Amino acid sequence: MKQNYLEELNKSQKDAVLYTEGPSLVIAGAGSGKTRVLTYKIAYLLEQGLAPWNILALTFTNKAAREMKERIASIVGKERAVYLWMGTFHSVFSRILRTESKVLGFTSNFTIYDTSDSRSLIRTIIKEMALDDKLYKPAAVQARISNAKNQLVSPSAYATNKSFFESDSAAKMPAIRDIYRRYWDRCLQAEAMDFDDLLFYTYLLFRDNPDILAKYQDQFKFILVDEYQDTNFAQHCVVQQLAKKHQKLCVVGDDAQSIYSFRGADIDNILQFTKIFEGAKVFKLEQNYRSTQNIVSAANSLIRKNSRQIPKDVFSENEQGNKIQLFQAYSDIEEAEIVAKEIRELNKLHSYDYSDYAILYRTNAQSRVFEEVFRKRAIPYKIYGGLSFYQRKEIKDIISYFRLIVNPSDEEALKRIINYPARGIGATTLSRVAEAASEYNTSYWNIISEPLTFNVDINKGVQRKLKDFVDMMNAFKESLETKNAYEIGVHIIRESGIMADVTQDNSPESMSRKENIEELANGMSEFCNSRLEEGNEDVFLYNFLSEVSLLTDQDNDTEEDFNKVTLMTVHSAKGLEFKNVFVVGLEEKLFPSNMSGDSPRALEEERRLFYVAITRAEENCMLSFSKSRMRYGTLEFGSPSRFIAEIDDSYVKIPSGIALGRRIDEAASSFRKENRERKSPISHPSSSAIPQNQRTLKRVGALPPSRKTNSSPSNLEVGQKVEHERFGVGFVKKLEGDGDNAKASIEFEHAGTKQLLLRFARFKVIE
Ligand SMILES: Nc1ncnc2c1ncn2[C@@H]1O[C@H](COP(=O)(O)OP(=O)(O)OP(=O)(O)O)[C@@H](O)[C@H]1O
Ligand SMILES: [Mg+2]
Repeated sequence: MKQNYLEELNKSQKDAVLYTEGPSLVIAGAGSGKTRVLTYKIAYLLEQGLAPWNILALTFTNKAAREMKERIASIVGKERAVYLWMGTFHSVFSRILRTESKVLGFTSNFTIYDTSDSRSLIRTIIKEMALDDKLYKPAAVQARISNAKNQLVSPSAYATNKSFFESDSAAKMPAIRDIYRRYWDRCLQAEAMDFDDLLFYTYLLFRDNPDILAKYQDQFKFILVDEYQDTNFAQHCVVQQLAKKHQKLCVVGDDAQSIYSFRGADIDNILQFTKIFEGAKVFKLEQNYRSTQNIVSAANSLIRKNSRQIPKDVFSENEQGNKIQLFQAYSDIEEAEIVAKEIRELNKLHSYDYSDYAILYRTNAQSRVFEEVFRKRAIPYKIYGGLSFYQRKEIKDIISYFRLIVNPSDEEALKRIINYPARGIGATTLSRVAEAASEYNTSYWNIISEPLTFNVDINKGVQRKLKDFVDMMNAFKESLETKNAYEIGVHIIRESGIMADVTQDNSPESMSRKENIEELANGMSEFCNSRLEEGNEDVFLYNFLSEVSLLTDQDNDTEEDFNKVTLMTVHSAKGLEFKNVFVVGLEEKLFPSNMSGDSPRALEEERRLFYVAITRAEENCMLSFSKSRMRYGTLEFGSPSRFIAEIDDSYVKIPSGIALGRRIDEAASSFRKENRERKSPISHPSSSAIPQNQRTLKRVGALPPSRKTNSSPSNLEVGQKVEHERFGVGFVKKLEGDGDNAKASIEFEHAGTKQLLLRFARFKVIE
């Protein structure tokens, strides 16, 4: 046990740590040490003699749990930290559910359906019910079902719940009620739970089984929850069930950082905490240790614009620090170039590592341009929230073999691999299997194991193919209990024919698939070894599966990701910190998102999201926006986000020439005016040669007419300065060809040298 660790806390943090008599709420701004309080409190509880398995700590990501565990291990020693019950709601609840599954009618090997599995099932059901999938969009239906589950509304409650039902009817989707029912039953039949089920079934488990609830209430002598502002109703209810008896509960959060309402997070959970847990003690932390004074003041000045919030005074005693910098770009590419250049420059002046930088954006799609530019500029980066490793096709295929072996009822896994690699079991056969499964109310697996018993109309050839498949799976199944995950994994990869399938040719795609598969095998070997090292003998395939099915985007980190710039959405940056943070794409309709529309509530959430973004920065915070960007395949023009102007002027360095601080309506009208002016085509050497449809398609327009435009590309000369819509400012280096083939080599300040066909080029001469 490390001595004096409590001295690493300030007075209010220490008070919060030492209070263990009853429920408590730590409510405080970003960077004030909430997570640190939880971490030290756990160490303190252990020091007081509580056993690690008596402590339940719930975090927002697996990564956060891992980091917290490491920190605790450094204080109390590794052996004690290992046995803490610590993880995300989903991972802890799935562990409980696997132990108690019998009373819920599931086996302990139930599958966890990820978002794409459940969407695929919903799509199948919509088809089976012969509903119009243009009206019943699977993603929208999925969101509604998820919403119901997070509100603990079961299919039967849904059927009688007026508000759900009315809103479905209003959205012209009255059949969601029936889809939900079928979806629920099909998951049950497939022995599968989706992510929301993990919460819902845990709630039901405790509600309907007082003895089981009592067992866990007694086990968890202390419960701690991080990021409480983003818990949804279901999570809140389970926490309440567990804490009810002993009332030993400590939750920490910041109402100003509630950013997941679209997933059902309810800020009221934190606002109502002291009402639900009467006598709960409230601790406020006011000193921010993360960021410079300038960043803290800037963030405070922004969040003050929200009306719904608990007032907080956050201050920093760190250095005053640099002002927030603002960059304007002409295009998304130029924006990325500016960021790349800025990283290089900061690196020249300071001894930063690449891992000291984060680029935060509003939507995942924005990462692509940064990836391209960083690759070109040799800036190492890692990206969160792209297609995670386990979502890649070849990996999902193999995992589906694993899933089907562990749980033969898993319908989505079966559908995925029954004919992969191709073995002549076609769509017709599968639809006959589906019909029989529905008629006899049994799983696909049962049907294909005995097609004749269920009167499936298939010929001898297909019967034999089905039998071969079933035999192969059964053979794999035999080693489930004797081989560890790695051994059986490698065996399946070879014997299923997948490896042969991906190594058929030497194309780069095949090579990369092969590497991914090898990486999966490495991962499985690591999984077994690290468990064995900890003295944990649960190294079987089902142990591996239950772990990987809960991995989130934030868990993609590998050793190789060391010292790289982080690219991520603001949502996934919650709780993290970086020396230098770029918040990019600060344009109206992007951030704040156009989905927030005019709703003040949604706008406040976007503002909180911006607050989360700024408060990730320790030393430097940079903001940028672009006047144009490619979105959904078309070029769009934007104006600076209103949020930029909402930060008090004294904390931001605004370059001359950028007009912020205008009232929104004023900005909007000037935006409209600019847009009108942009529509006037620039004169062109051979514009008449361009077919009409191409002209409107390619030449969207020129830049805002703020600069001198006394010459046009038709009399372009070497050495002239031009401004391009996407690449920004550059110099003409060379001119070649004529007519339709006229080309210019232009060296752009930020985008490098480009060869542009003048016929299509979107620039104008400025000097
Ligand atoms: N008393 C302290 N002395 C020194 N450093 C501290 C102290 N308290 C917190 N810190 C440091 O300040 C940073 C922010 O702390 P922490 O992440 O716990 O804040 P938080 O309130 O959880 O932030 P967020 O709201 O972003 O989740 C961390 O690097 C932490 O180690
Ligand atoms: Mg935190």
